[in-house]
Amino acid sequence: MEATSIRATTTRVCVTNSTALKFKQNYLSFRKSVLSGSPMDTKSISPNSIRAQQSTATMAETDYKNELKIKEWEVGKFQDELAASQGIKIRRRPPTGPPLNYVGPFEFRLANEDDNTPRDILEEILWNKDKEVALLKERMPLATLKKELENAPPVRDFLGALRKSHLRTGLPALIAEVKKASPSRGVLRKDFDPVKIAQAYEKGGAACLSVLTDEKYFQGSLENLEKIRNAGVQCPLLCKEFIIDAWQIYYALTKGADAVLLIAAVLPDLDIQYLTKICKTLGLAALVEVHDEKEMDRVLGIEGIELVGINNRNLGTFEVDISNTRHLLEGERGEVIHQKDIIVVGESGLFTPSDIAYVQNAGVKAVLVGESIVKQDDPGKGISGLFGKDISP
Ligand SMILES: O=P(O)(O)OC[C@@H](O)[C@@H](O)c1c[nH]c2ccccc12
Repeated sequence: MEATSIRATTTRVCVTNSTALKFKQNYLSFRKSVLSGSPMDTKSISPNSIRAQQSTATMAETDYKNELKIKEWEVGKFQDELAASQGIKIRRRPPTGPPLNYVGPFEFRLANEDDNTPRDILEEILWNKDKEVALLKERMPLATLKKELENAPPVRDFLGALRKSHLRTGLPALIAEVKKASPSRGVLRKDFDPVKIAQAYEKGGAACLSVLTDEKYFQGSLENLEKIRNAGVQCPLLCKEFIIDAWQIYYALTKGADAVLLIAAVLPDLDIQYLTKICKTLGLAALVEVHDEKEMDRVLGIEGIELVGINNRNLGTFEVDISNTRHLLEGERGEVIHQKDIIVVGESGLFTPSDIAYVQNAGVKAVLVGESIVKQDDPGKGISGLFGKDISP
């Protein structure tokens, strides 16, 4: 509440600042005259007054740019507030503090040094991702990317593959993860050959595959996903990425993804809504990941969600607890999920047949497993070990 009223004051200060307005008007008429090619009445003006007008115009332009900076900062602040109101602790980018010439309330003018350190690993990953995506977008704007879509391989039915496998085996369908390393576990497999691992998973009975594509923290890549797709692996592929921008979805599609991950701890409701809509129009499945009750309730309140992942690992602290899956499916939440016919995926920390039985009893129809199978000499045999029996087709 307090933050909102502070904002209201802030906006008022900016809007009623008459000097800024005057400069803006000056700037606009300056720009208009330049654009129309007939700058002011130059015949009757002495060189001195032309110089004076030019310097006023330059000042106006600078001031207008500053004003835009302030607005940009305000929008960022507002986005963080909106996310926080939905319980999202993650800030999308490091707080820059207001521009130097900001005239708003005192408390906003104090830049806090500590604020520029990420609060946990998830926040660090996101700040990094923000820069990474900005660079990629510069190199390949959306318009160019959309042209590339014409050559993208056809999207395959991720949800259908999960349903079919569950029907076939009577066990949760397996989304097997091609994962080289993670910030919590370090390198899981030194002799990492993504295509070989993917083929072994497929042979071992996986319904779908998840390919980690983050480079910096998971040593993955979209090229791995592309290679797996081009090698003729039939299992639909989930692009396991920290998605913060629609651009990444289009990009994943050009590389052969059939599904993408959307993390509720990172994305406000409107973003989830918007990004799932984009997925639908492109024919991609969206796996929306939650970790706690609040995130689950938010996601259940959004129309059109078909696939929800419950992560047993807290991405900020790395703590793993598989009873989280049971906990989030108890009572009313479980009923809503059933009514909406949502497929739930139990994610992370699953190692044994009894772990699989535990999450199946809790109500999941699919599981997402990385470490326990990727570490085995033969990851395909790792699948039989995980389920306690051979589930190959
Ligand atoms: O290796 P595990 O414990 O079996 O976990 C796999 C998968 O659930 C995990 O990699 C994961 C779940 N959600 C994520 C989000 C980003 C990166 C990784 C993940």
